[in-house]
Amino acid sequence: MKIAYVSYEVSPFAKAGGLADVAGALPKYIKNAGEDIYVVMPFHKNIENNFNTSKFQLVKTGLIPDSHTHKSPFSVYKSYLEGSSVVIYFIKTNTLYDSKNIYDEENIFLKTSYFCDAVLKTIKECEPDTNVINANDWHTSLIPVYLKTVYLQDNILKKIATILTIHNIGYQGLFNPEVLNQAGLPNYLFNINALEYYGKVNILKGGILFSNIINTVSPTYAKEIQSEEYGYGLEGILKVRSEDLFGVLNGIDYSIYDPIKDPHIFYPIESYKDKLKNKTSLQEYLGLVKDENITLISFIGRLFEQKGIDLISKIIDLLLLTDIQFVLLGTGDKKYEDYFATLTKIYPKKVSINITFDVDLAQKIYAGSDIFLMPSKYEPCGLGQMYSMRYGTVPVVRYTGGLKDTVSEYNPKDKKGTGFGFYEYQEANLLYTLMKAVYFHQKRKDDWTNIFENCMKEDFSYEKAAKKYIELYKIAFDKKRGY
Ligand SMILES: Nc1ncnc2c1ncn2[C@@H]1O[C@H](COP(=O)(O)OP(=O)(O)O[C@H]2O[C@H](CO)[C@@H](O)[C@H](O)[C@H]2O)[C@@H](O)[C@H]1O
Repeated sequence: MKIAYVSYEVSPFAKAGGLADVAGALPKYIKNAGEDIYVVMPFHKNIENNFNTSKFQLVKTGLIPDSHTHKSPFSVYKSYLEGSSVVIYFIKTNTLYDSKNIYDEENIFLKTSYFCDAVLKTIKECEPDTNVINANDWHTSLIPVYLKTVYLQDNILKKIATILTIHNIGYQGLFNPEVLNQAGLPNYLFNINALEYYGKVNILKGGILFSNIINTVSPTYAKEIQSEEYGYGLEGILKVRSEDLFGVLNGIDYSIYDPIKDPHIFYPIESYKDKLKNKTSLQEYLGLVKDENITLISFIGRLFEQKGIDLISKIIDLLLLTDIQFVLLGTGDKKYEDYFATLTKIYPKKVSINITFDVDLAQKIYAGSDIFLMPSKYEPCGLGQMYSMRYGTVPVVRYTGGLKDTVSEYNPKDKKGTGFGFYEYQEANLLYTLMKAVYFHQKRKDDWTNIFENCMKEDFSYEKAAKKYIELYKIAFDKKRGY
């Protein structure tokens, strides 16, 4: 089978969040498991600024998408995913993909729809024996829509099966109906049984309805999104498609997130002692009081309510009355960026607020913290808690989505469990759970080293996920052929 893995962001070339990590890792493990897979992404301007693109090979030039009304030509460049033989194609046009923030809202429909049609043209020109396309999130959700409408009779494209992976249902791509014409798609799609959604066009809805199968990034989230609380309005159609909806837990790339070899962290971590060396180095690096007994609590992520940042903002002053330090790395909602920035002035030696995107610092924080905080309102999978555990940092989470599937409550009786968590989305629950974790860290050292060891023993490698994706590709392929 030949698979095209299509993503708007792929690490390390362009990363805004967790999707990039998955797109930069999963295909490598699928290839290692014996399947033929390549990746396609836009040639974002940032890539030119940050990578030596003169080594990319120009494969095709002067191509024009067949259906889209934006008739600007594009070129296809080829390179490889980091440390692998997995081919990645970059779609480059001089008229698009030049914003600093790749998800900048200006012209986002034009950019994403053009990309979807250009991917299909690229497949026809460069990889005509492709069997399955794995689209990801709303930005690539028009691919199955194009295939089941304008390319239904295309000799090459008509045989391709599709799977849509939902990494976050909170983002759906809502636009005015006129965009269908712009994309070169038929107007009849503006229909409640297709892309119409309360007077708008909903791109993710199209992806869900027109793909052969759908999956999301944890088994719990696959169930949750069929409920009103988590479905963001799409629970109804997901229920209709529940037989074709699967949940596959993400992994993490063990070749990059390696506590022994990671070049970003201060010391390799093999024992709890090594962990403490990373902690005190991090304290020094961030200008905090250097003391291994103070509990260092960290948060890394997008500063949006999905991540529970409102709950954290409600309890942080109380928490800071205790013997803890708080480190935050993130960007997002200006309201929260400003709020957390004020804490630095009030508690200069106790908090370190970093409103920036910094992969190197993220690694140092994962390795140097005692507790990693992830009290998400919803969490499709979550990677931060898995990275933390890999470096022996204990997660404190809300048990939802992938957090529920990856963190287990520590039980001092049988010494099992990897963290602490709560269910109801309330600040009192977060504060209580955090205080419990701080208590264990400060007063029950033996238990704490047990949790540290339990975390480090967890297996979140991608091999398991890769096998499951291959099974899904086969299911999609069989469905397409009518089996
Ligand atoms: N300021 C910053 N500086 C440096 N690095 C930063 C950073 N802010 C975030 N990151 C990094 O971005 C990634 C975030 O991944 P997550 O899975 O936790 O969340 P995200 O919501 O983006 O992903 C969505 O897709 C993924 C992948 O499927 C799902 O796990 C998740 O639940 C879903 O919401 C991590 O690698 C983190 O270290």
